[in-house]
Amino acid sequence: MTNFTPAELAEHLKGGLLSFPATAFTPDFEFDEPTYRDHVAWQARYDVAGLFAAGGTGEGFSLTPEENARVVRAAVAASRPEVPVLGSVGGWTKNAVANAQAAEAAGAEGVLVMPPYLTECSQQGLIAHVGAVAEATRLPLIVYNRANAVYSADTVVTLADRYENFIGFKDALGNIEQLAKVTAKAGDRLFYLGGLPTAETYALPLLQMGMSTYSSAMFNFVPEFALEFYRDVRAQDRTAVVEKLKRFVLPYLEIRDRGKGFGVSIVKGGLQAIGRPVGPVRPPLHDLGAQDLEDLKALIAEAGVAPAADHEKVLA
Ligand SMILES: O=C([O-])C(=O)C[C@H](O)[C@@H](O)C(=O)[O-]
Repeated sequence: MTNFTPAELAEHLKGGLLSFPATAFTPDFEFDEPTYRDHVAWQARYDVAGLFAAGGTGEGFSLTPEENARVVRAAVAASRPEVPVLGSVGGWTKNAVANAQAAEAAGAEGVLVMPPYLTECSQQGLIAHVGAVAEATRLPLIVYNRANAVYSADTVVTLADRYENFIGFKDALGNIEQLAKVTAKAGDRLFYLGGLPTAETYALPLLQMGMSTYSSAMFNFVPEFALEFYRDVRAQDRTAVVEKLKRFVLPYLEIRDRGKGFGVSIVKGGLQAIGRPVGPVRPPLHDLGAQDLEDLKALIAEAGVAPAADHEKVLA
């Protein structure tokens, strides 16, 4: 039983920042449920509009279908009613359908459709893939425009016309021409969210493209800073946004760009830095090196962005 209709969920999500919690693993890479629940409960205490379990930052691509369902169940149990949980569906169509049905059974309010697998996808194939998920669940769904899943404006409109539970378009390509076409053609029928790596970097310009919100990976470990940043973006306070970009986001990108896949690893590094470790990333990702972690700790301290209650631990 969901609490939100598709339209209500879209309205709710587009009005606030979106959290993509990291998935906790033990040192031998098993799902660490108690630590994950604790992390999700902490994230949900803040004023976020929604929580996407097993997303990209949550290493959903590394989870078995059983683990994916367990992660979503744990997130639903640890969140609060005001912060709806959405699951992530990925891989081949049968797998994506199974993920969606498991998310529904777990009490999620919606799902994010991740790009499928290795091969590139035709528009016809994407319509069939998303259509199969939309028909297999009553949950509202959002498509993730990224990697091998690039949705043309016509495909987006076709899906929106066919499936009432298709509610949102998340973008990680930043192709302005594509976004202009999608947002102009689909209009208010959908809501739009930014999902480029370290989405804060692009948040202000993408607001102009109709993206009222975005997925914040850094919200995992600097939630107060991420929320202030979001408020500045929504207020279109360019001076405040640029100040925050210079103080924290741009130096953070410099550390993130030292390694492939560090967009996820740096989030787990950040959690370690603030004294809330959630374990390692799963291979083929790898964790930050010792120097990277030291530099991140120093940056968090110098920029004054550590969460209030954990400030002393960062400075120690
Ligand atoms: O699935 C995900 O974790 C993402 O959407 C990617 C990140 O959250 C991205 O937006 C970021 O790094 O801020």
